[in-house]
Amino acid sequence: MTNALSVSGLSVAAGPRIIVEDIDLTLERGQAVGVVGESGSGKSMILKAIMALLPAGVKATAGQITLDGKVLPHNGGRKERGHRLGLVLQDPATALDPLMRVGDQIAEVRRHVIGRDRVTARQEALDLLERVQIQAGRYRHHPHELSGGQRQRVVIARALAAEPEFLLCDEPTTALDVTVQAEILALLEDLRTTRHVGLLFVSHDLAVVARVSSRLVVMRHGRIVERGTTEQVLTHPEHAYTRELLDSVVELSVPEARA
Ligand SMILES: Nc1ncnc2c1ncn2[C@@H]1O[C@H](COP(=O)(O)OP(=O)(O)OP(=O)(O)O)[C@@H](O)[C@H]1O
Repeated sequence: MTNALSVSGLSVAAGPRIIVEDIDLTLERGQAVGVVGESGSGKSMILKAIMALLPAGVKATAGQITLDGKVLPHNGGRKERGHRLGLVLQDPATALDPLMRVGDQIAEVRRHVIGRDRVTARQEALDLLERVQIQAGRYRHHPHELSGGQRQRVVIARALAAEPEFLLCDEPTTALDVTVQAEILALLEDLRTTRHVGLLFVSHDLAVVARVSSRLVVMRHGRIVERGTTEQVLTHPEHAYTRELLDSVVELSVPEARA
């Protein structure tokens, strides 16, 4: 069977209000799928539903989430999700424990999730820091001593410490400046190609999503309005909303082109 994370017919609601409706998505290992759409279109809720991390009062009301064909329960389900799914969020400052050394935050995952002893976990945390291009000397630093880009690298290293097969990224570069953004995208791309990690990449920024994804899903008001290969969607958008998104990217690049 294909190693895949699938969402079918997923709907999410807050009381009577439907937030996300009838979502179908499949992500295979080594593949990157981008989910794009304006703020409030329901992108984050899909990731939260997959991770069983929906906020209080918000529930999955229909549909299934499966991993290699096995249904994951909408609530709880830590065991079934295991450490196969990792999550990287927009703000690395809040994702990390401010009081703990960054290296220890990674080592802790190696110990508790993978079951390594203290010494091995520490060494492997150093290896993971190196993998995301953070110097070993930073192991003992606290999050506030690092730049935003370095913190996001630490967040990614910590997610990788659990050896996930699929990494769900919610606006992972939005809080970063453009150069650092490019570095983080390159790192994610490297994980996909060398480690075969499947990436579900959510952003309101079509240009960013298109850079890392081979397939795109466009969302509006909680529904998927368009999907296809990145090339298809960029060159032959079918939905008026997708064309609007594309126009805004083109408009942004016009001053540069004229300069
Ligand atoms: N805790 C909550 N309770 C009820 N509704 C919520 C809650 N959190 C978010 N929503 C609503 O769910 C909808 C989808 O939000 P979601 O965060 O998934 O959008 P998004 O596309 O990820 O946007 P953004 O890019 O701003 O994060 C929004 O209309 C939002 O108001």
